[in-house]
Amino acid sequence: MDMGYSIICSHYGAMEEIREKYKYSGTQQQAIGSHLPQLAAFTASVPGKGPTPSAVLVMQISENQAGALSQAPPLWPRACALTSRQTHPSPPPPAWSSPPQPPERNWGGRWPARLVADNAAAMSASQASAAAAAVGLARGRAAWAAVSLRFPGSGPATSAGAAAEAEAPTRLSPPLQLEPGEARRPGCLEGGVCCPRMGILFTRIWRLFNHQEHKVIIVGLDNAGKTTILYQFSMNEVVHTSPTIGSNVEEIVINNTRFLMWDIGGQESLRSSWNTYYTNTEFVIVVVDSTDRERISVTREELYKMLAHEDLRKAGLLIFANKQDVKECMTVAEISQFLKLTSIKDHQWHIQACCALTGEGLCQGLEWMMSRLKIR
Ligand SMILES: Nc1nc2c(ncn2[C@@H]2O[C@H](COP(=O)(O)OP(=O)(O)OP(=O)(O)O)[C@@H](O)[C@H]2O)c(=O)[nH]1
Ligand SMILES: [Mg+2]
Repeated sequence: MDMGYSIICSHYGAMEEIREKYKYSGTQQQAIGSHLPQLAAFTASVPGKGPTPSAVLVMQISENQAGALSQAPPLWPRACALTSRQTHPSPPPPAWSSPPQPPERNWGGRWPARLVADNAAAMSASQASAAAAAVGLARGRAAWAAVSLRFPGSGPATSAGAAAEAEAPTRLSPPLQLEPGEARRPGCLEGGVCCPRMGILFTRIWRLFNHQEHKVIIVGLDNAGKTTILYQFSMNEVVHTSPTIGSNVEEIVINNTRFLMWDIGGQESLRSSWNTYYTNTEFVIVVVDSTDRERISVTREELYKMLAHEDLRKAGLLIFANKQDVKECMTVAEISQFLKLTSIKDHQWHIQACCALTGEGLCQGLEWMMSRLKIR
């Protein structure tokens, strides 16, 4: 059984905070999203896509976001949500209209453990310690690495987790209160309204009326600029990045067209798991570091391996020749030649010069994707 775990946060900064403050260095999937739909989409996409986490710690999310995640706990039997009573401060994207929010109590019972802070600031200050304490985790790298979420009646999730707990010198005292009756197994019904199946059905019907979402994966070697591009798309900002372990996901809405973009870590050890993201992908964005002449052949190898994959048979291919701001970088023509793009006959493709730091060229790439959707 896979003993992986995930940490899900409301936004990119939160994940960074967790990494830095708590030395979280999980090797398992991570998902980050700022808006309800992508969190919901993430939960829907997890089963059968890559390693299914056995433990999930959901942190720094608002009550609304937790509501959107309400179908997750039945899929993730070991989960703790840490939420605040305030809604998430960042505004939803313009074309996004919120689905009706379920009343708070309807979903609360689904979380095996849940903490509620009075406001986002309180949640932020004490988030990790509170959530960790609620599920019996200890502070420190070892404990994070061997994360073990405990519930009444269940032992530690892993033997490694048990060892970490036994050794743990400090158990964190929860500064937030666990809501009465929160430590429950998932799937319990409250007032007959929160049947997990109903939640899933609702989500499916809601999606049906809410336009299709196009799945995009962003791949490329490490340091190519994938995460920088993702957050230029979603926040119009340059974020401070660290190498991606696992993936980041954001929803981008352009003229009512919704793209769910998965930015996947490009380090060598992670490339073999790229294929776990391929199902239902409509566009592959390959980001090339135009300054990295030495590894363009590695990119070519990875590119052709991907294109040969059955799940990407119909996917369009957008290549970003990134870092065009750097002097003496490879030109689009050079990259095109190195990658032998003209030999690709079975996929629609487009190469676009760009600079993720300024955002130049990114819109043109998106326009190409939009144009492909129109002619389908
Ligand atoms: N000069 C320049 N630097 C860039 C550009 N885009 C990204 N970078 C820098 O390149 C470095 C790597 O960027 P990331 O976005 O983290 O790279 P990544 O592809 O996500 O890397 P992995 O997560 O390891 O796969 C960062 O220091 C970025 O600031 C660009 O257009 N020009
Ligand atoms: Mg990255």
